Amino acid sequence: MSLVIGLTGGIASGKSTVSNMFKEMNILVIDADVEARLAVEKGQPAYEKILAEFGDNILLPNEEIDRQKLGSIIFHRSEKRQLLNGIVHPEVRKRMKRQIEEAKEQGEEIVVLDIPLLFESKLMYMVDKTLLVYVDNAIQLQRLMARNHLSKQEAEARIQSQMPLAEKVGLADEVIHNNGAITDTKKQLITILANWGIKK
Ligand SMILES: CC(C)(COP(=O)(O)OP(=O)(O)OC[C@H]1O[C@@H](n2cnc3c(N)ncnc32)[C@H](O)[C@@H]1O)[C@@H](O)C(=O)NCCC(=O)NCCS
Ligand SMILES: Nc1ncnc2c1ncn2[C@@H]1O[C@H](COP(=O)(O)OP(=O)(O)OP(=O)(O)O)[C@@H](O)[C@H]1O
Repeated sequence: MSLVIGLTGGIASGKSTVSNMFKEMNILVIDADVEARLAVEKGQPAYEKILAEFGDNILLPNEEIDRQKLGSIIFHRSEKRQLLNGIVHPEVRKRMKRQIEEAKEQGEEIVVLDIPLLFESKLMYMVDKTLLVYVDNAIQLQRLMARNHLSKQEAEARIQSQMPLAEKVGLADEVIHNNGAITDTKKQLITILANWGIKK
């Protein structure tokens, strides 16, 4: 495999929007949020650990984890967040590594890892290049409130649980500014890929 791209950003900054653009170019995307969801399904080792730490009042009637309830705990309390991260993140890393291996075996030339917490979790060693999707804070807040039907307070708690996007700009190899139209975002992506020698 010639290139592993780490796609990152903040909550509701536009990672999925950019990751869909990669998919349209027939580039494989491995999504950490999807892997994190699979890792906590009933029957998985992380599921039992979460129950042991958070109690069974975080379960839905069907015994799956109530994500909204767990979110309302961990986005407001950093010690609880660290506890959950300590359970879920090692499983996510394992799953992503397995998928990268599979992609290599299948001869994929380029793989994108969509990892919201790439910099917070210091996972840069897993990728060759980092690509940040940036938005101004006011737009991020607006889009997050609209998409997840969250109050301003809830949305702000989620944004504040992550490294500020302005700080991530200094860590990324390339930055896409996603304040404007989606067509403009796509143009920036194509330019960056061309700079990396990828023509699609
Ligand atoms: C708290 C949970 C149950 C909330 O689930 P929900 O379905 O509401 O949100 P979802 O999983 O789609 O995440 C949405 C976004 O929230 C942000 N986010 C999620 N977890 C965290 C975290 N621990 N710290 C900071 N931001 C986070 C990310 O930007 C993510 O893209 C869930 O996010 C979770 O299990 N988080 C822990 C695992 C994790 O860190 N996942 C993110 C990357 S691997
Ligand atoms: N350029 C844009 N113009 C208008 N709306 C946008 C733009 N980019 C993204 N959005 C909208 O903003 C919201 C957040 O975008 P998206 O889901 O791509 O973010 P994300 O970074 O993947 O979020 P998360 O990490 O929380 O899953 C979505 O509702 C999306 O439709």
